[in-house]
Amino acid sequence: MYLTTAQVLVYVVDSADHKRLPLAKQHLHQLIQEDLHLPLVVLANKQDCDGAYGITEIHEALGLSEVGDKRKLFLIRTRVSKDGMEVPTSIQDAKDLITQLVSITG
Ligand SMILES: Nc1nc2c(ncn2[C@@H]2O[C@H](COP(=O)(O)OP(=O)(O)OP(=O)(O)O)[C@@H](O)[C@H]2O)c(=O)[nH]1
Repeated sequence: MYLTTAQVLVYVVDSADHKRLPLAKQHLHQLIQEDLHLPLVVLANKQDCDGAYGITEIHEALGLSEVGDKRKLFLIRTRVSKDGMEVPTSIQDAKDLITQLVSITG
């Protein structure tokens, strides 16, 4: 419903929850199939957690090579602090990127 007016899709996954990545992949591909051009920003979150998948593994697990060559795709490793008080560089970078994408497409 919301994607018809969206400028960017920001998709956050728990990089340490390996078991649910196939479900995350399924939902992601359902979401993006309607719009071949919608830019996609994937945040591979919880990078500080034990066993968290890195960029290559998340790219593979979510099937990001299949999102289409007409789409801008960004995959960023992020983590947030437990109390939310600290804003790590990765989150600030993601925020800056999303702001730029919205200003370009808006
Ligand atoms: N260590 C760490 N904890 C995080 C991070 N991001 C979120 N959390 C914590 O993880 C807990 C659960 O949050 P989420 O996983 O975002 O919640 P959720 O997706 O609704 O939960 P599930 O659907 O059960 O996975 C909260 O206590 C968050 O503060 C992170 O990057 N690192």
